[in-house]
Amino acid sequence: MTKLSVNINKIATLRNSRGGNVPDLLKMAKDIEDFGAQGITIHPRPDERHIRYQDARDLKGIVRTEYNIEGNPVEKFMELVLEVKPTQVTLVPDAENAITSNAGWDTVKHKDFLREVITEFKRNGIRTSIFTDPDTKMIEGAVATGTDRVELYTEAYASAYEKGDKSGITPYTEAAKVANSLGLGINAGHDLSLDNVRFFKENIPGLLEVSIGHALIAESLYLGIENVVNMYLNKLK
Ligand SMILES: CC(=O)[C@@H](O)[C@H](O)COP(=O)(O)O
Ligand SMILES: NCC(=O)COP(=O)(O)O
Repeated sequence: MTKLSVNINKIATLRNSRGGNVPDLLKMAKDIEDFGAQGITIHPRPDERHIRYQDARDLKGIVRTEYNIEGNPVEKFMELVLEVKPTQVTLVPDAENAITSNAGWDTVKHKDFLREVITEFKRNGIRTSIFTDPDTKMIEGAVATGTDRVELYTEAYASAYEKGDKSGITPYTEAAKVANSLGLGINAGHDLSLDNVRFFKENIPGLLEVSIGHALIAESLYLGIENVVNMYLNKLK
């Protein structure tokens, strides 16, 4: 079974657009878990345009499943994660003003830096994951950092799938085989959706977890979030 971690960034975006507390992010996180999601993901960005640092702290008392915080391990982010102590931290090499995540780590070039921060997170009992492209060299590089898992960056797969090109899955399947053989756990995310998630899951041996936000919230506008969470759970069985 692959776990579904719901990324709630977009709920915070909607809340922040009016300055009040509608929708209530904490209540929605709780409800999403009640609907069956096995995790909650947030990705606080330095400008706090959606998830605020205070949300990350408040969610600690709310999330009962797996709590995953994503971001670039700059000093402020590291301090937050070490204070909150989520289940998992996912390291993403975001530029400060990026609209969304748009690249995986070069785990070879940044090996020493990644090893240092990963050691610190693991010393504090936080599982680690590195956002990475489906490139076997990057997977091997990730092993050398001591990380528990990688998160395969799925944008390229999703965009090929949308154009009807299923061969976009091939590098992901290859990367997963290498990760499995090296004992590295596999997560995945970015632009996964109700349309493309089942084919992805079927072709990725040992897929432990997907984190999905943008499409899931958009689909919920039509179908309702309880229904959509359960539709994902069915596809991930
Ligand atoms: C790491 C990743 O893939 C991202 O998709 C991310 O967590 C989403 O961030 P935004 O909601 O800011 O686009
Ligand atoms: N790690 C990926 C994530 O949390 C959500 O990405 P997206 O579904 O918003 O593209």
